[in-house]
Amino acid sequence: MTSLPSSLRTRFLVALSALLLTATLALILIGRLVIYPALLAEEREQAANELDKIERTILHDQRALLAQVTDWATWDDTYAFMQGEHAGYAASNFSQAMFEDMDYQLMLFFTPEGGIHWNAGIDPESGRYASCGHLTGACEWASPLADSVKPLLDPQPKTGVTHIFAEPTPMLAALYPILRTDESGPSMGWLIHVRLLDDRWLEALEARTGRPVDVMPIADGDTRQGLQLDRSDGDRMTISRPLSLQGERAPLRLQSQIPRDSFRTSLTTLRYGLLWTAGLLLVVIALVLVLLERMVLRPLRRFAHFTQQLQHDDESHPFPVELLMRRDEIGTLAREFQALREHQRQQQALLVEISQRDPLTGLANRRLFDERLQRAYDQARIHGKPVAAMMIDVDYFKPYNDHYGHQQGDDCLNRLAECMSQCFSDPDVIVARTGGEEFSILLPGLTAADASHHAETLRTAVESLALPHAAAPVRDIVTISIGLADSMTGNDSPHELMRQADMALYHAKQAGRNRVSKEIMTP
Ligand SMILES: Nc1nc2c(ncn2[C@@H]2O[C@H](COP(=O)(O)OP(=O)(O)OP(=O)(O)O)[C@@H](O)[C@H]2O)c(=O)[nH]1
Repeated sequence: MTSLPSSLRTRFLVALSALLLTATLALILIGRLVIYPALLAEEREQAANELDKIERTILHDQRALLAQVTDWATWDDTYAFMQGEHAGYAASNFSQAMFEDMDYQLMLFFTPEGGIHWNAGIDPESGRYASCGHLTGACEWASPLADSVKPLLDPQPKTGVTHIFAEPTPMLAALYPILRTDESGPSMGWLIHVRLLDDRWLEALEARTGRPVDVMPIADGDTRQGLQLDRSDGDRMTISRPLSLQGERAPLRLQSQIPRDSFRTSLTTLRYGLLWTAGLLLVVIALVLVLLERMVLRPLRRFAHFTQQLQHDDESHPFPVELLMRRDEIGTLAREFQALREHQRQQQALLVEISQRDPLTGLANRRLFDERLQRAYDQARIHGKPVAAMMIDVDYFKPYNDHYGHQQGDDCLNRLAECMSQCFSDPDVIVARTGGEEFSILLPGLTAADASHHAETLRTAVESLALPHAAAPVRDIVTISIGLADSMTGNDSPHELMRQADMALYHAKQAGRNRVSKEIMTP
């Protein structure tokens, strides 16, 4: 019997399990090394796109502010105001409501020399509106803002400028030289609009972009470049990068947050995909094992069991029909095996036949005769029946050989064997060639008295053959001498019976040959 660890079933199980493990590991590695990094990269790209979108909105805001400051700065009334000719300009054009509506924090009118001509705006601290020709008193709050934006003033202004400032507070400024409406000069100075990037502005930006936005000054020690992603919160990702508009880098950091839904969904899909694939592999492998068991292993075990039965049990055990009927390789193997077995059986039968037959005459040989004699004795002992035996010797056979040659001697022996077989056609009677020119006949169930008639018949039958024997001293034909003996109950031995028959034969020879002599055994 095949031991369990080395059985095909175990080996297939181990091999397929190893395959499953390898495939699962490969899937995990593909997920970790290829798909997961790709998802992170996709998320990074999404973050960059979001910040680009916010920057575009700020840029749009910046351009709008520049357009507005351009309108104001190229208005004849403003020009006249800067020339000191429009006394009611400030009172009629500036008001808290106007600043709130336009979302301006401050308007600064600079003279061509860079001095303050007028300023108006809403103090972010107090929320109070002020409009003055100086930066003191009610307008003092605007002084730091004016200092910050002053570097924008160009000695020879031609076009508008926008800029984002971090100090003293994050703000957007747009500047345009003050010209007549037809933009003829000379310039009467500069007009600057300031819009604070405060909470209100951030809220408006959030409403437009759909994302929470923060704009903060870059701290001194903050050297972080490019896009920064903070994934510490599983649900949302904080994204930031230095704010840059039209290639100009502002000292501000733009920060926002985006949900990680897409990433998490992809990750969950990936995990499910891996699980399903591994599960599917498991099912496939289980199915392969089941099919293997049904199609290959079970029939092979049946085959092996059958061959073991042949060895230990029963040679005549029938071959399993279901194996012979199969149309696959196992069926071919079974049929080949069956054919081989049949051939072997025939060879064996032939060997048995050869081992029990006399090659010259085809009669039973001594081995078969002895075997049958012993069996007849056993039966006789059981049933209390007699057994008779004849010993037959060809008379003067040496002279026959010498005269006619060995080959003709063989032919003569064959003719005699044929004659004996014809005389004793009963299947219970065994006619054997037990020596060179010596034959023995076993007659179960007969006494020597009963058998003497058969012996006599045989002797005359041989005589009737009239085989010429020119070298015989008495008759010129081949004759035989027969010694006859019996055992009445089979209580003596087969050897003794044959010894008696041999003695009877001796007597027949002594008495002149061509006769039957009978030796009766004493029970
Ligand atoms: N042709 C042939 N001769 C055989 C065979 N076996 C034995 N013989 C011969 O049979 C002869 C037997 O002779 P013997 O037993 O001496 O006696 P016999 O000449 O038959 O004389 P008696 O038996 O006394 O009548 C021998 O010459 C053997 O060579 C055989 O298979 N073929």
